[in-house]
Amino acid sequence: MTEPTPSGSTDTIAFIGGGNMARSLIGGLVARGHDPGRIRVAEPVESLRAALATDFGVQTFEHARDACDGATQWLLAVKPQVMRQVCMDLAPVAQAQSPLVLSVAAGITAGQLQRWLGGSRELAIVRAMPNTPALLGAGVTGLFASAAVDATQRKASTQLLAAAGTTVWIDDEAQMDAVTAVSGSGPAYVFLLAEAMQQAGESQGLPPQAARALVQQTLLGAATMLARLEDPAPVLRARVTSPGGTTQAAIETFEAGGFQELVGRAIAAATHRGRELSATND
Ligand SMILES: NC(=O)C1=CN([C@@H]2O[C@H](COP(=O)(O)OP(=O)(O)OC[C@H]3O[C@@H](n4cnc5c(N)ncnc54)[C@H](OP(=O)(O)O)[C@@H]3O)[C@@H](O)[C@H]2O)C=CC1
Ligand SMILES: O=C(O)[C@@H]1CCC=N1
Repeated sequence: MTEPTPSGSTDTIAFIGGGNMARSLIGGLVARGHDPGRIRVAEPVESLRAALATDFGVQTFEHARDACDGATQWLLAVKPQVMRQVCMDLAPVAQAQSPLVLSVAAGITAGQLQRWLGGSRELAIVRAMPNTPALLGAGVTGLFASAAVDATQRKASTQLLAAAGTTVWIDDEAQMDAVTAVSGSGPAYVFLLAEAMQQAGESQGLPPQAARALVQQTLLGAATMLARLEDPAPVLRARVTSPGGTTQAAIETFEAGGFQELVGRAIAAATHRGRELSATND
């Protein structure tokens, strides 16, 4: 009989693609006690395979079929541009094994995955949109289940992604592009803000090390307040903004530059790009 891992799972997971997102998810899983012996990764780049094996003790393979053979859960973590070909190569194995298929690819729909994975058998497909803080267990994942996903598979998907942080189920698949734009890509927006604040601090005369420490802890402190306190963002912001003070001077400058509209346009562009990735890679 198969013994459960400390995280409670007896499933073998095959990651197809061992790049940035897979690495973050694998790091989160292993850190939370998932048996690395039950994690397989298919990745064509030898140096990435070696790093995954060394850092996390997972089994690595050059070819996707070898990783998938016998695995009960597949996590597709290749770029949207190659997903069609990857799935078509795996279709015979998918039809024979009927695994739970999870895809983290931006834009690519459950219907496309079902079509490319071929055959008459309807597969249980879950679209998952995690983000890279998964590496530290501090991520968030939006999840959407196709009609063929049963309650047990839904629970298994939640457990799998819970190793990466919190999970949010979405009922309407069309909203997955907005999830991607807000939280999938979101860490990059925060890093961009960190870069801009660091540069601006240095321009005002701060030593780089001091600017880095100030920016890092400010972002962490503000995010912790958002997460732990009941008060919404506008209330927290008001408490920093003394009338006629320094914060007001900065906020007025942001507003004059169209900050809110700019964020709206950026997230709309990312949402639109998700739809394009689906259409252009069909
Ligand atoms: N990075 C992020 O923050 C997030 C990414 N995603 C999604 O995750 C997916 C992967 O993104 P990311 O990790 O950033 O991309 P990466 O390019 O870092 O990783 C993808 C990896 O898959 C490899 N690959 C290509 N073809 C195959 C194949 N046939 N079998 C196995 N592996 C293959 C690539 O190798 P090679 O380079 O040689 O092609 C590459 O190493 C994308 O679909 C993206 O939309 C979702 C949420 C967040
Ligand atoms: O930039 C991208 O397309 C991927 C999806 C979300 C984060 N990275």
